[in-house]
Amino acid sequence: MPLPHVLLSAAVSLDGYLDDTGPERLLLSGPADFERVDEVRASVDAILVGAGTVRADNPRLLVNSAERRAARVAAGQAEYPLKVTVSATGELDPAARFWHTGGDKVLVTTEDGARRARALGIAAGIVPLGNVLDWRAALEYLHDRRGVRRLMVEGGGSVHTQLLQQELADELQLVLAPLFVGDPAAPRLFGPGAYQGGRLRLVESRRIEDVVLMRYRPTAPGVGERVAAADRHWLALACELAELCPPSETAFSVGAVVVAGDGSELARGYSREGNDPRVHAEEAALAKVGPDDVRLAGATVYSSLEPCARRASRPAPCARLILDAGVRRVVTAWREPDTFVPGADGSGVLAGGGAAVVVLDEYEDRAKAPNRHLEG
Ligand SMILES: NC(=O)C1=CN([C@@H]2O[C@H](COP(=O)(O)OP(=O)(O)OC[C@H]3O[C@@H](n4cnc5c(N)ncnc54)[C@H](OP(=O)(O)O)[C@@H]3O)[C@@H](O)[C@H]2O)C=CC1
Ligand SMILES: Nc1c(N[C@@H]2O[C@H](COP(=O)(O)O)[C@@H](O)[C@H]2O)[nH]c(=O)[nH]c1=O
Repeated sequence: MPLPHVLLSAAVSLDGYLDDTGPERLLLSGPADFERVDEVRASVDAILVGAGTVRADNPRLLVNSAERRAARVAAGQAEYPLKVTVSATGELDPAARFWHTGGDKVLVTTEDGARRARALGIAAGIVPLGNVLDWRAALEYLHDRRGVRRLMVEGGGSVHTQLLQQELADELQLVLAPLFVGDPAAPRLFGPGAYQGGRLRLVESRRIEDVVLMRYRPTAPGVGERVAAADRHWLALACELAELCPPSETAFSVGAVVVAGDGSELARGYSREGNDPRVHAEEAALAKVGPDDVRLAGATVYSSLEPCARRASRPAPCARLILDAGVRRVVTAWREPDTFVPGADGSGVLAGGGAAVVVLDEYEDRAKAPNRHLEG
């Protein structure tokens, strides 16, 4: 199921705190960084915070710049992004500024929470999603029912921790402020628990007055059938690689990436790479990894098109090459049509060899784009 692009945004002290325990919100960002935050807010469809942040900060979560709001309206968007909060208890102050400023608001909650929020007279769309709140279901609701494609999450720590640990965060925008809090009772940015293995990918670092913005992307693939946000990132890259293929009237243009379990890229390839008119994307990528590389056992192959099950041009089809390399997880965007090989079932071959196959068909159009001339 497609989910919104989830961008976690936070400012943190040098000792890892989001706030102190005083009654006022601790300003970790400086003026220029708050301006940057405003720009990010203006670029998203919705802003989400946990109920703890609504209670602690009484935030408005607006786009403050009139120019940015006007640009949103000119682009056909709502003046303000949708505001979303999550609560299990529904125990929220109906007079909080969150409900009475900006545009549409929604409270995503449990059945009990919805009863409580209604009794309190919370002025928002109240959406119960069962007896316990499942984050994936909440994100699906926002995507499917509220049209949210980009979601900015502005804390607090409990929400950031869960979204990262459940591998639902596509991006982390972290501002490091040059001060210490030093109070163990203050809220921390990330709590304990099981995070993805390996290192996140640093995509940008920028000085903004006396703070530093760091933008990270989680890169570790999901496990088995479970889809992680990073799976979408790598599959999108495979689709981009497909665009590099020399054109052909008799073969698909496909891109592939091999990624280790800790999120490091092992190799990439595309069809007909290196002037080899027959080479397939997965084959080209796997050829760049040493056959004894122990990371292959925990790796995922991302391929814009389902790996082939049969081929005339080489003895082994890509599904077999993948299994023989020891890889046991494949993520693809597009099941192979009957264009060249009727009834090809690379997924069946892979599953028969014990590999998990995940099809993210929301990327199908991107995978098909360099192959349009073959349709019909
Ligand atoms: N420096 C910064 O950038 C930021 C700082 N902050 C600070 O963070 C602090 C708040 O963080 P924190 O205390 O972690 O609170 P959160 O904002 O993360 O909210 C936690 C609350 O959200 C609800 N919630 C979270 N997960 C779920 C779930 N899975 N199901 C149902 N409800 C859920 C619960 O509400 P309920 O209890 O109602 O059931 C929970 O108590 C504040 O001090 C604030 O100032 C916040 C944002 C940014
Ligand atoms: N303190 C802090 C942040 N706090 C975030 O900003 C929210 C307040 O928004 P508003 O009421 O619209 O001004 C607050 O609830 C929390 O989500 N953000 C940052 O980028 N840097 C900071 O230092």
